[in-house]
Amino acid sequence: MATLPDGALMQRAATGLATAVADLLGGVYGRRIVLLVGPGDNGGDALYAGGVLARRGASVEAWLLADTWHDDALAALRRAGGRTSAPRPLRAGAVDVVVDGVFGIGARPGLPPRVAEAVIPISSSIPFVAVDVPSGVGVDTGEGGGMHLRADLTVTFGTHKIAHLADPAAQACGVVELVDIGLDLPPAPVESLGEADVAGLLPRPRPDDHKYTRGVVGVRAGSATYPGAGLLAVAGANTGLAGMVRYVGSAAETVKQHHPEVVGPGRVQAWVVGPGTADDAEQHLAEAVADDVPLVVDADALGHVTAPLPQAVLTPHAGELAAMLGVERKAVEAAPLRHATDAAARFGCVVLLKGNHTGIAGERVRITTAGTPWLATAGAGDVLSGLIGALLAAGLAPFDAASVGSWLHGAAGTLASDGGPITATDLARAIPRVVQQIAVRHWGL
Ligand SMILES: NC(=O)C1=CN([C@@H]2O[C@H](COP(=O)(O)OP(=O)(O)OC[C@H]3O[C@@H](n4cnc5c(N)ncnc54)[C@H](O)[C@@H]3O)[C@@H](O)[C@H]2O)[C@@H](O)CC1
Ligand SMILES: Nc1ncnc2c1ncn2[C@@H]1O[C@H](COP(=O)(O)OP(=O)(O)O)[C@@H](O)[C@H]1O
Repeated sequence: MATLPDGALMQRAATGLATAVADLLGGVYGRRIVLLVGPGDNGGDALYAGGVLARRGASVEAWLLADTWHDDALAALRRAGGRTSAPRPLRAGAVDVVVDGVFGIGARPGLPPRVAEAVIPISSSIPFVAVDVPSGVGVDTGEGGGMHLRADLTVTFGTHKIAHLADPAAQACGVVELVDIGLDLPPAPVESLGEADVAGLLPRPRPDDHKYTRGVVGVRAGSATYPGAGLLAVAGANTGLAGMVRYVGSAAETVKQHHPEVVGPGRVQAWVVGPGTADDAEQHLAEAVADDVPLVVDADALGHVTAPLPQAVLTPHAGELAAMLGVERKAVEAAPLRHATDAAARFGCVVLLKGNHTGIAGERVRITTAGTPWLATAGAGDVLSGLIGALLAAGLAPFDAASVGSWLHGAAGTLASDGGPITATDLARAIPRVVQQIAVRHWGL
């Protein structure tokens, strides 16, 4: 890298950006492109890319939205036939694409008034392409902060940034395209598992295994009010990833009718405690903790966690985490990663905060991007807690069990949905199929 001539990385980034814009537009000649240009390298990338596109016959105008800009890049745009112009309202169809090169990875969250005034009168139906990140989002936190732009496509370089993975910023990025420009990168502060990572972590049955060596998971869930939550937590646990499932609770008869494989109380390697347990939650939690095995704590049991639980995975949604931390739900939703990390430190364990992109805070931070908004359906979280419990029983460490479980859950939701609505029961049924696909693709079975 040190041997690259000055500006070579920027040229590579600009070429990648121009290619992505051309792909989005389905062509370049005659297309009308507006560049929103800020003071730094992000604006430089946009200007150089604009030059590439202008040379291929696009009409490119740059709106200079700061008092300074990248001089060489602007000169390159002008040489290629591009021009500068003053911001103006843009109705639908007035231009083909707007490229957001206002702020990049070094910027603070929020937008100055001059940028906001230029962007507000642009029709929301004009596609936006962001350079590195939509301007204004919290690059290193994923937080929405104040005002920020939204993109249909975000083109980033070298590696994903936290804003591409963590909500709410991730939701402002649209589709994220990664362009390799030959950067020498430090280890990522946040990870996101892919299918191959999950294949490497998932426990595989060995020829000499029997049901007890594969791990027994116990489920304490359901009540007279919510027998269904007990059934669904069992459905997530009873997907073949552990050797056996035990159930303890007041829905035992219903559970046995639906899941004849499931047995009653006894020794377990991991507990799942909480879904639908209502008034029994505190006692169930105390009994599970007394067993001194790893455990998943969900739903009603979360309100009874008062001391650190080092072997636990806590699986709150934003409302439950807000209640645990004594803050407003909106505060958690605006900064999910920060609150999950705070809770992990406070309770001395892994905290998985459910949402569109689920964040897992423990020894490191992982974000699950697998899934579909069709998962926002009653009982989907109950299935997740059972699934993570099975992975704990099968021997995964809490951080891996939470992140692998979350990935499988998202992939099963996507598979079951196939673009349409699903129930939590459909979701649980799809989990073995996702594992089977992984086995075929990655284990050669
Ligand atoms: N079939 C069943 O028997 C089901 C039973 N369930 C049980 O129903 C009980 C109540 O669960 P709830 O999750 O509704 O909790 P609550 O009704 O206690 O909700 C707590 C707070 O969180 C907010 N909130 C609810 N869902 C949220 C979400 N997904 N994201 C962000 N904020 C959210 C609510 O506005 C509320 O302020 C639990 O015992 C749960 O396990 C649910 O799991 C759904 C299915
Ligand atoms: N908009 C969304 N996009 C993707 N996944 C979602 C979305 N909303 C919720 N989910 C997922 O669905 C599940 C819902 O769990 P939870 O809120 O506990 O519901 P319940 O208590 O009804 O089971 C979680 O795994 C969460 O990550």
